[in-house]
Amino acid sequence: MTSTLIVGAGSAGCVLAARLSADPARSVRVLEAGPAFGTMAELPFELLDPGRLPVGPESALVWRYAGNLVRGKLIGGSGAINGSYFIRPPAADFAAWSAVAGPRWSFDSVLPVFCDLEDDQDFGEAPGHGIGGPIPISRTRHFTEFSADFAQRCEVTGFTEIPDLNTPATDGFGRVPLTVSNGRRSGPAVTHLYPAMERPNLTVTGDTMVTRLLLRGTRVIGVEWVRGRERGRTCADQTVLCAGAVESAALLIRSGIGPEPLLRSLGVPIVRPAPVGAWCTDHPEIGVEFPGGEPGEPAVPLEYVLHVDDLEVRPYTQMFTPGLRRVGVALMHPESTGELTLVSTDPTVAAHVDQRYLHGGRDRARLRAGVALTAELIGRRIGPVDDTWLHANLGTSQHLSGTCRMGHAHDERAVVDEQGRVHGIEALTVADLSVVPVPLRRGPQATTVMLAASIADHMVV
Ligand SMILES: Cc1cc2nc3c(=O)[nH]c(=O)nc-3n(C[C@H](O)[C@H](O)[C@H](O)COP(=O)(O)OP(=O)(O)OC[C@H]3O[C@@H](n4cnc5c(N)ncnc54)[C@H](O)[C@@H]3O)c2cc1C
Repeated sequence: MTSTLIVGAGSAGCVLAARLSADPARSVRVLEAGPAFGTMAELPFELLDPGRLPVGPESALVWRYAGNLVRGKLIGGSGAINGSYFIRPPAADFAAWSAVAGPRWSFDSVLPVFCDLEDDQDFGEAPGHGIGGPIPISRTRHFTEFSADFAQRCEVTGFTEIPDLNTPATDGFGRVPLTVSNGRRSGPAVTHLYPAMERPNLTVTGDTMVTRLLLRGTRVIGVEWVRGRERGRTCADQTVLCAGAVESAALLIRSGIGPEPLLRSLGVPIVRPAPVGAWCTDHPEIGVEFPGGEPGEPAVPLEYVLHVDDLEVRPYTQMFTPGLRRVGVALMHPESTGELTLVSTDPTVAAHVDQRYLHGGRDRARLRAGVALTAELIGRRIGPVDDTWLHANLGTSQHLSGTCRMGHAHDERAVVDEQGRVHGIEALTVADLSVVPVPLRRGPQATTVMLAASIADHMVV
């Protein structure tokens, strides 16, 4: 029996574990650093309520990094705590992806995978959509006053309403596609992992943090982990990292797979030089806040969005600062790239992500244009929007990706090949958002799930 060890039961890990364990000839073991809540009934209520983002300072369910970057630390990972916004990127992003990683990542190749995953309750019967898949997709019908007002202002300003934001991308505003069903957040643990949990060939263990890969030469034979005061090792024929864009990269570096100067400075023996963490990307977001009353009881944090070229304008239904409403302006195709490094080999010391959001002059100009557009939409003066103002109002969309980029062996930026296998290392795959080699023009949740499903299907063959 082939044994596969998956590190991390997040968005990608849940999908991968469910797909691989469908083959009874494969034993699948998942190690998750956060709580695994053995059954769906044990999930805390706040995790199923899509109107809440359980990521505040009091939350024990997240990894925290500098710059307010957080990731989910529980079964379902970031997909269990996120905004439920589930949208595909435009075909142009897959053209760029397939240009560096081959035709299996072209839009025509990935569209059937997206469709098979979907159960789109509004457009499922339409061409290029899916119905009957495991992931329910719907759009809000009863809006907060704030969202309705935003939509009206978009229309008055001259933008077109797009009924289905998953059709080929054009500028305009529309209702956000959501992984919400019967008022319940339906993340990847709910749609994929829990339904597979009864299988005898699948084991999911929570509260277990993998600290390092075990290698024999350049072959990965398993991992080392800590669970409370216990330490242990688990061996497997194949290991798949689904620890997310920060922790998958950190694990590789701690195991001797990373940039040579960094490994030397950390005193880590070099197994394989690789550009891990060197070219990451995110969607920088400016938060424009202004006085406003409570929006009421929102069903989800975001009901409408406006897309204009490479900008996404987000009228949040939630208050982040008491007494202030917020519209986010995110740059969805930045030219700036960031860098992830470690300052210590101690796995409890957080990795450092230098986002370098405003390094590119074009990125600064686009964000300024986005703020000017938002000012027009909300009918307020903002600024002056100089670099100091941009920095003061800048944050992350929580969409970090590309720390272990996919590409051909001769590509100086590539860490993994077109199937997620780490170049120069045997029996090791990375199958989460860290491998996406290009900035995506939309939120990454749908792409992460599609990516994990594609890689799993290839491993099964
Ligand atoms: C607050 C928030 C809101 C977001 N909202 C949206 C949205 O509305 N729409 C959208 O498209 N995207 C959204 N995103 C982004 C999206 O959720 C993530 O990009 C996506 O979930 C990434 O999936 P992943 O599998 O790569 O990583 P994750 O889902 O983060 O999974 C990684 C898993 O690995 C575990 N892990 C990490 N290290 C170890 C280790 N050493 N040992 C064992 N386990 C480990 C983690 O605990 C976690 O469970 C949001 C993200 C956040 C944080």
